[in-house]
Amino acid sequence: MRIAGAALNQIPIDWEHNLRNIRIAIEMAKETGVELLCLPELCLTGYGCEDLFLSDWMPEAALAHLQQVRQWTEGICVMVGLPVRLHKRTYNTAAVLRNGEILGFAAKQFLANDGIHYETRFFTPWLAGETTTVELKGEQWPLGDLLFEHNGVRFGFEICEDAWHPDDVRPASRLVGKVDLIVNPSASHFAMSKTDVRYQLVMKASRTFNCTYLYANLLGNEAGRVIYDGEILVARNGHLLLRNQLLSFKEVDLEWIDVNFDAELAPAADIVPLTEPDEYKELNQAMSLGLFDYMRKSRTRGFVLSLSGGADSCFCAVGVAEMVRLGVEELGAEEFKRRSGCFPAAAETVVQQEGAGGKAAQVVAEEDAVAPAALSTNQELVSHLLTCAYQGTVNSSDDTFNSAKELADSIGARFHNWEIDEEVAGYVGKIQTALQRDLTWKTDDLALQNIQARVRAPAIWLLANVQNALLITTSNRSEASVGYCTMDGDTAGSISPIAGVDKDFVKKWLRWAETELGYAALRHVNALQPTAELRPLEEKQTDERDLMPYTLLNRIERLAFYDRRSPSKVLAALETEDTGFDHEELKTFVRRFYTLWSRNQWKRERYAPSFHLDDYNVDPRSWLRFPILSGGFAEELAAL
Ligand SMILES: Nc1ncnc2c1ncn2[C@@H]1O[C@H](COP(=O)(O)OP(=O)(O)OC[C@H]2O[C@@H]([n+]3cccc(C(=O)O)c3)[C@H](O)[C@@H]2O)[C@@H](O)[C@H]1O
Ligand SMILES: Nc1ncnc2c1ncn2[C@@H]1O[C@H](COP(=O)(O)OP(=O)(O)OP(=O)(O)O)[C@@H](O)[C@H]1O
Ligand SMILES: NC(=O)CC[C@H](N)C(=O)O
Repeated sequence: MRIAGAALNQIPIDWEHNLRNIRIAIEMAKETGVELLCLPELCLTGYGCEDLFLSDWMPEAALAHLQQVRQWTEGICVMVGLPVRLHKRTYNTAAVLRNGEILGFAAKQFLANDGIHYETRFFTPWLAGETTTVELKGEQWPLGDLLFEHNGVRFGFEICEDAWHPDDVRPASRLVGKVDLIVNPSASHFAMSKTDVRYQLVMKASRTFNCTYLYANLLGNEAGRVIYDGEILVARNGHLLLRNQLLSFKEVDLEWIDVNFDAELAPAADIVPLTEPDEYKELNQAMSLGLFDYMRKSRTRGFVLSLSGGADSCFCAVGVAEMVRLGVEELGAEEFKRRSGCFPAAAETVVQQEGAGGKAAQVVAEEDAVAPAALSTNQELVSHLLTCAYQGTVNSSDDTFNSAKELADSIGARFHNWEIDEEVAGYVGKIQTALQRDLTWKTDDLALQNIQARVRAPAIWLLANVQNALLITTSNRSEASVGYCTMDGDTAGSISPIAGVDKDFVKKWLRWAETELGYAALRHVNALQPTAELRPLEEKQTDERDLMPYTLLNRIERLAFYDRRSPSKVLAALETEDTGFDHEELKTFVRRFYTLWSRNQWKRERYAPSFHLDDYNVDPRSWLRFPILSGGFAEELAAL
């Protein structure tokens, strides 16, 4: 039997878009002779519909829209994920459709409730062995723990998290011997190195439960923060039959394989491991797709970035350039432009060719329209999609200016340079007059730093507004942990692409991007020490002098909030490690970390939406919740 999985790039409650992708996948499958097709978890509504799952109307609308899918299923068996609401409870289900009929709804038994997942808020888990009935307009269908059969192949379900539970309790343990095939529609978020975990799950399940295992994940940045890699896996008795290219820019990625269910296949003695994932490359692909989807789904026209020439903003600039490079590489320039929605129709633009001795004249109907024909290279596309500005002060150095300018030029970004000292002096002067005293570095250090960061915000926002672009804010996870940023200053922005990764990783990634991706202009930033450049230059401010070494900060953060240890346990763990610091120094750093962490929860609550990229993040809207007001670990830190 030819079986297939299709990864779909969906949008919450965008019925037209989601149904179009579902239809395309089914038509592609039919054209290819596929008999059974698995689509991802909740692909009809989108996985990230949040509290809409708790309404009556949304699941009802999903069931109504499912009726449209029926007509496309002549001659094929298709699984479509959707919520079903019964007696004020919502179930996460996969409908099985064939020849215009709905055969039933398999319901998820184990809900994902860790890390970024909060499914128990929205859904009720289904009980093993139970079934009920769904009704609509006089028709009835079974829902629950169901078995199906198609052309002689018996199959059952695990829906995403169902597969992440121990072998003796997961649904597969009850399907073994009763089915030939287990189908797993998933919405499994991207995190660096996670693909190996998923691969092992699927391979081992197919061997342990003596079956063929078909797995299909969602694709792309569906709803803003979470990115799906569109993984499709088929394994049989521990042998890999199919694994696709991850993080595609396509809307629909259909992958199929022929399985001879009649032939015996001896279980694999060993599960062949995947080659170790390259996290720098993985992050690059995930961020590129994340940015592309965010841009087009928010219907904005590119990005604006305050480019300091430092590590964080350079990372973001390269991120946009890589979005273009990878997108064009996969889709081609024309399709990339069309899908981005950022390139006005050619008809709007009139380009007059250079006359004899005259200058080229451009008559452009829309202010930022660029003749599509001229935009053939990646640099030209970047020039359309990314505008950068260096906003210097007396505390800025030539090093950072050169770094910013050279990088922007090399990737083709539009680059502006202006100074903000006048505005800073204006605000400082007003407050000095109001208070009738001078503000000095001795008495008002933080305030004088923050006003510079804040004064950069209005102009760069104005530029973003004028261009209907997303303003990128550049915070990383390490800064977010300790609030090393000025609220409404350098945190101002609409999207925060790297807030999920730590500063040490940012620095290493930039060195990789210089050598492996060939961004030679990064040699400047790769030679610089991270600095806010907010104090007078002679003070030689660096982040690590203000805070602590980033590697240590990251380690404390991980021990405290990934491993969830107490301050004393964090300190004890550090003392067993080769940190290069003695007991008293470590105590100072641990105290500083927890104090800054607690004081700055309100900042983390106010960050622009950020992507989940690492195995954890500190965003209260996704991975890590913490009170805004708290005792700040006072007793625990005093006891150290
Ligand atoms: N619980 C709470 N809920 C709500 N608001 C709270 C609050 N606690 C304090 N606040 C408010 O927080 C304000 C202070 O916060 P904020 O104004 O952001 O500033 P603040 O956190 O005091 O200082 C910013 C820090 O970030 C560093 N920085 C800034 C900019 C860029 C960079 C860089 O690396 O490039 C580094 C800078 O060196 C400094 O150490 C207070 O005036 C108060 O209004
Ligand atoms: N001179 C500047 N021109 C434009 N933007 C700036 C300037 N200085 C700071 N910014 C903005 O403030 C952000 C925060 O500064 P921060 O120092 O944390 O990051 P960075 O300069 O990119 O990296 P690093 O910390 O490694 O120097 C910058 O990423 C940038 O967006
Ligand atoms: N949608 C889900 O059930 C996802 C949960 C699963 N543990 C994962 O991370 O892939």
